[in-house]
Amino acid sequence: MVSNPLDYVEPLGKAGASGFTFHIEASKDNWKELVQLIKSKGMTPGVSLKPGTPIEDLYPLVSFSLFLVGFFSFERTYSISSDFEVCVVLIALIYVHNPFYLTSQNGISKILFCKASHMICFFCALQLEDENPVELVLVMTVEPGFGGQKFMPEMMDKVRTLRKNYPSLDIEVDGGLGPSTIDMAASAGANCIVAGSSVFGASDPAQVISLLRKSVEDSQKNN
Ligand SMILES: O=C(CO)[C@@H](O)[C@H](O)COP(=O)(O)O
Repeated sequence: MVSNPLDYVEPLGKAGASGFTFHIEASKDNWKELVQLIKSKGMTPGVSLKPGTPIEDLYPLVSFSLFLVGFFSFERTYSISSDFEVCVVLIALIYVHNPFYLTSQNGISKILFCKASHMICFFCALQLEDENPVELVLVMTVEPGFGGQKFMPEMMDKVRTLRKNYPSLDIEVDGGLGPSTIDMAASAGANCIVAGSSVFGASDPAQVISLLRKSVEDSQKNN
């Protein structure tokens, strides 16, 4: 974790990095600028959160797919059709998904423009989807700092919630991952695994990596 991620985007981009993950705790005030810069340097942005940080803090940064799924299933189930009904449902779903949009100038203008034929709603949703800033969330399963710490199983609630709400999001876990903990992370929905000690301290690192990979693949098949 670094406290000034903005300073590292340019050098890492120049060095050839394909992705750049920053901590939300260090970027609360400038994450939009950071994401734009990361993208402009050809890297994929990701956001990380420490064990004590609630996942609600990163909702403004993740995909709008929950909103899309929610809106269209509600629309089908309750046969909503009038402009007014569509607007109410749209605003409610946006509020549930991400209250940030209702308080930001940007969000309000989008909702006002969403004057409610289904086509326009769909267009707005696509616009919002366009703003989808990050495609990867890193859930820290230890306090950032050093390798060899104990995996925190209680972080799996965050992984489960994210996976339920964002089926196609890359969810990474980092800290204390190895043969004895991988099944917890994989079954909760993590699909990117960072492992230090368990791999580098093993007599056969390749075997450990295969085992970690297999656990993730098996969980994906079962879900
Ligand atoms: O950087 C960090 C923690 O700050 C992690 O990436 C750990 O280094 C992972 O190591 P293990 O927990 O797998 O040993």
